[in-house]
This record gives sequence, structure tokens and C-alpha cells, in this order.
Amino acid sequence: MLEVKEVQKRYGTFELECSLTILDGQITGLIGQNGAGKSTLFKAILDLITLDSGSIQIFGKEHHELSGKEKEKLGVVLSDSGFSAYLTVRDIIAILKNMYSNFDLSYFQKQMQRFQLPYDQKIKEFSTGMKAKLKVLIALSHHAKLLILDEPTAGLDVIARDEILDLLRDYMEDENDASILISSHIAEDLESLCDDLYMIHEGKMIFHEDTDVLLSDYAILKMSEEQFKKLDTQYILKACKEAYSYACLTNQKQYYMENEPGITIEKGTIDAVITMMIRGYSL
Ligand SMILES: Nc1ncnc2c1ncn2[C@@H]1O[C@H](COP(=O)(O)OP(=O)(O)OP(=O)(O)O)[C@@H](O)[C@H]1O
Repeated sequence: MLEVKEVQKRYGTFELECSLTILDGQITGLIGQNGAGKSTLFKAILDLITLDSGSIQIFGKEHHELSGKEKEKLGVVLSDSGFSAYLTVRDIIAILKNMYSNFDLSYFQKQMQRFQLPYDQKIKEFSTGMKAKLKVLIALSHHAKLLILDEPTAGLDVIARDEILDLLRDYMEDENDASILISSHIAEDLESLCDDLYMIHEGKMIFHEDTDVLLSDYAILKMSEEQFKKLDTQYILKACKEAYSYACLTNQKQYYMENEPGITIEKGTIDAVITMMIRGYSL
């Protein structure tokens, strides 16, 4: 569906340098801190910026060679874009009908009802949550096969975030083989939604794993300096010295549960894994 191969893009001292693959029918999450390069990668995928090197294929074709019809199969939310704030939803519907041959008015109206969005109020009078829901709704309005969603839940409270995540889940149930690439800096959102996760840090992909594997096999091991010195480190990905102890990240939780009974083993939440990947050192 989407293949990003060794893409490089430099802005001054910042350098994006990454690869990523999105399979048919999968939801892939991209997690990263502010300034990590998420939006730059999304813009690169959409051919909105020129690459220094590397290639990007969408639907098996170079991304800059997509026809108008193929571009219609993309649904996009970008953090710094949207329709003019002076338009109403009724105005936007007229534009979408012209833009997309596949625009699904009845789906759109159903979701407008679901979110209780008004048709005749200017977008500038919408709350942050209303605007975010409308942006996602627009991206889903025309049976897109690949959704590229840059921080669609940014700045929203937990209820509004859940509503958007539910909308995406419903979309994936209805559409055969659609795929989603979604970014967020809120790990919890991605953990509950995505089949696999990439982590980007300072422009580089530092981690990629199936969400199920991450949640079942990864763990943070906590131990004293004495225990650390004797630890079997063959399945340790990163280590980190804390005030009076050591923390280690492993992707073989079971192995350490069976072989190191004296140490504390904590669940490898995405946040904990990210922290270890960024702060920890390799042994
Ligand atoms: N057009 C540009 N010109 C110069 N530098 C840029 C440009 N666009 C992005 N950058 C730089 O690239 C880096 C990555 O920015 P990017 O917007 O991709 O990060 P992000 O992960 O989306 O962050 P955030 O979560 O804050 O939106 C930053 O250092 C930013 O200053």
C-alpha cells in the first residue's frame, strides 16, 4: 500500500532519514515527540516537499506519478491545513462533491449527525474538537483506500479523542483492505488502535514493532547494581542507570521471568519503551 524507502530530507541541522512500510488492511502508528519529523515525513509521502534522496511508493507507483484518480484514493489530515475558516459545512460539501467522484453524501451526513456538527455555522466558530472531527470526516468521506492522518487527535480531550478513534475503527470495518498511517504523540491512542507502531526520534526511526508483540513480549526490568552486574544481557535492548538502580528494556519478557526471579519485571507500555529507547544506552 505504502512503501517509504530510505528517504532523506534535510532542513538545516535537522535530517529526516527513514523507511516505513504499510500493508493492506493495517493501521500503522507513528509516534514521536514535538519536532521529531512526523509532519515532514507525511509531507514527503504526499509529495508536498522534494526529497533529497530515497523513494516513496503508493499503490505500487512512485508517489509523484499518481494520477488524479489514484490521488482520490487518499484521505488526508495534515496538522496545518484545512478549508477556509469562513466556509460552512454546507459549502464544504459542495466542494467535496466536485473534488471526489466517490464522495459519499449519505455517509458524511450520518457522521455529521453522530458528531452533532452544524451545517450552517462558519468553521471559525467551531470548537477545536468540532474542527478536528470535521477534518477526519472529510478525509473519510470518499472511500479512500489509504488514510494519512497527521495528529488527528491533537489538542483534544479524552472523550473527543475516543470518538475519533471509534470513527476510524468503524471505517476500517466498513472498508475492505483500507490502510491507515496515523501519527500522535499520545501513545495510549495508538496502542489501542494500531496493528504496528513506528517511533521516530530526531528524524530517525528508532523502533518498529507489532503492537501485540510490544504489549506481550516487551518489559522493563528493574534491579540493583549487583543484580545488573550479573544479568544475562543477551535479550537486553537498552539499559539505563537510575538513582539507586538500573532499568533495562527487553523484548523477551518470558525469558527473564523464568531465569531472573529476583528482579522486578514491569509491563512494557509504549511510553516506557519510548523512554528507554531514547534515554537508554546499548550494552
Ligand atoms: N519548511 C521547513 N523549513 C525549515 N525547517 C523545517 C521545515 N519544516 C520542518 N522543519 C524542521 O524539521 C524538524 C521536524 O519538524 P516536523 O514538523 O516534521 O516535526 P513533528 O514531529 O511533526 O513535530 P510536531 O509534533 O511538533 O508537529 C523541526 O526541527 C522543524 O523545525
